[in-house]
Order: sequence, then structure tokens, then C-alpha cells
Amino acid sequence: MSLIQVADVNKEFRINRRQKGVASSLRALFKRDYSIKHAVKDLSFEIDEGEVVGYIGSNGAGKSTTIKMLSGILVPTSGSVVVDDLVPYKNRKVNARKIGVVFGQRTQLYWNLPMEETFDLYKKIYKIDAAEFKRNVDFFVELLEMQPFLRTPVRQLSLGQRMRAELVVSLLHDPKILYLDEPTIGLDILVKQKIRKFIRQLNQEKNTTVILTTHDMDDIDQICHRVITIEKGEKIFDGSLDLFKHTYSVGHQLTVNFKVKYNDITDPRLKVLDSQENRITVLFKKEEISVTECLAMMSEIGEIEDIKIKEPDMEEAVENLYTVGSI
Ligand SMILES: Nc1ncnc2c1ncn2[C@@H]1O[C@H](COP(=O)(O)OP(=O)(O)OP(=O)(O)O)[C@@H](O)[C@H]1O
Repeated sequence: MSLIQVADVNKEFRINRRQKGVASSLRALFKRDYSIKHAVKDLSFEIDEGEVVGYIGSNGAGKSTTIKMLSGILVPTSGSVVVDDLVPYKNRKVNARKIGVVFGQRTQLYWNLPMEETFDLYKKIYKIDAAEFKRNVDFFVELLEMQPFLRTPVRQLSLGQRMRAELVVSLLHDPKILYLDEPTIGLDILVKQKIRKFIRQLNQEKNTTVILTTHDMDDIDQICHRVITIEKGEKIFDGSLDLFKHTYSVGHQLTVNFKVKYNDITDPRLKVLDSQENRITVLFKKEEISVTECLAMMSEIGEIEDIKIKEPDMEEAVENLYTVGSI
């Protein structure tokens, strides 16, 4: 049975429409005046232990609402959410032991305490066994290169240092599942890379299941094996990272420089983007024609000097997803 099971879940929010003024306040006493926001609609998916899943969608698509239902903060309006055999909102305490959560915008740190003391505090809160605690702190501090700032009060840490600290705090009790909501937002590229590497290692060494929401497509590209996309509350794609790219990207781009070029290409599976005296750029889908076949064709139309292949691009795939929708 899957570790996370989401079946036919809906989440509605009631939004008050009350206008300003005494008359409208009086009216509101007798007549309910609100609209319903369907944040998540008929959502179903399953996630197995050890999977690393990117959960993506544009602003307001319903990502955070889903994560909040998975972590037990929100109650679904209908449908069922089961995480490791528990219904999260009914078992918030037990569920909290099994999950780690990092919301990019919300902190779990104490402003005036250095990290070392914050870790000790969480050790007490979660009643973490001393040996397990030491093992984890050593492991995480080394992987995230946190030694130099362990004794610095949190308020003096940079955003990147704080985000690394957030990750450690959420993982000290060895949770089975880690929910990450925009973990690299606002960070410089070096810290982003450190965090991405850390998440990959965490998954490999501890088999932690990771669900990651982000607007940074490099996060997805470099960390996730699977992608689920949601738009206007509805799931529109669920599959491997490769399938995602191939479904939504326009294809591979091949540029060939020729010593001598005799002809132009005519095969309908290759779309010519640019053709010059000694160079041609074509677009193709790997499912329709292989790279080898493509190159064989190129060698028939000229003497090849040099080639360059551009893989389908994640950013471009997401752009297409948002404009095309589900296919
Ligand atoms: N407490 C709430 N009350 C009313 N509406 C809400 C509430 N929380 C979320 N919503 C609405 O539900 C929809 C989904 O919001 P959600 O925060 O899940 O989106 P998101 O995909 O995480 O977006 P973002 O990428 O901007 O963080 C949005 O239209 C949002 O305005």
C-alpha cells in the first residue's frame, strides 16, 4: 500500500463578501453573503515510500492547500487523505512525528538562539533519543556545511544559512516524509545547489519521501523523479520527470555545422528552425525519430564538422503546460 493516498479530495474555502457600512452588516445578520473558493477539486494521487515528487502549478493553483491537508493543518471538505495509515488532521501529534515540514516563508527557528541550542530544544520537544540526535546533527551539519555558524544567533544568519538550519530542524526526528514548500526561494545559486544536493543525499541515504513545491524549475529538474502538476485545483499531469519534459516541451534541438553542405533536409519529422550555408538547426521529438537516425540523415546532406544537441528544457515545458493545460 502506498505511503501517501489522496482520493477524490476537495477543499473549499468560504470567502465573506460583506460590503462596508451598517446596512450591509445588518443584512448579513439575516442573509449569508459569501462565495465559495474551490481550492482543490477531485484530487487523487498516491506516493510510495522513497519517492521524490515535484508538485508544481502556477500561483493559487492549490499546492499549499494540498500540503496543508497532507500535514494535517487543514481538513478536506470531502474525500480522503491517508498518510502512513493515519488520517493527518485526526492524528496531528502522531503525524507530526512522521513528517518534517519546511515552508519557505515561515520559520521554525528562534531569533535569539544559536542553532546548536535550537537543535537541543527540538531534541526535547520531539523526545529524540540521544544517540539518534547526535547521529543526525553530525550528518546534517556536515552535509550542509553548517559548522562555521552553529554558535551564531539566528538573527545574525544569512537567508541561505537560515534555510539550511530550517531543513535540519525539520529532520532531526528522522521523519519518513519531508514536505518542502519553496525551499530555495530567494537563495543564491551556490546555496540552492547545496540544498538540492542535500535533498538528493537525504533521499538516497535515509529513503526519505520528499514532496517539493517550487517555482524554480531547476529544483524539479535536479531533485525530483516524478512530477505532479495542478492547475485551478485540478491535477493535470502525473508522471516521470522525463515524460513531463517530453510531453510538454517542443523537443530536442540539433544544430549541425558542416564542412560542406549539399542539400536541405526534407523529412517531416524534423522541423527546420534555421538553415544557413554551412549550418542547420532542427527540432525533433525523440519518440518520432532517434538521435542516431537524425545524425545519419544529416551526414547524407553534408560533411559534418561539429554537432550540438539541446535537451528539452524544463522551463519551456512548464511554460507550455500553463498555456496548453492538460493534454
Ligand atoms: N484560508 C483561505 N481562505 C480563502 N481562500 C484561500 C485560503 N487559502 C487558500 N485560498 C485560495 O485557494 C487557492 C489555492 O491557494 P494555495 O495557497 O493552495 O495556492 P498555491 O498553489 O500554493 O499558490 P502559490 O504558488 O501562490 O503559493 C487560491 O485561490 C487561494 O487564494
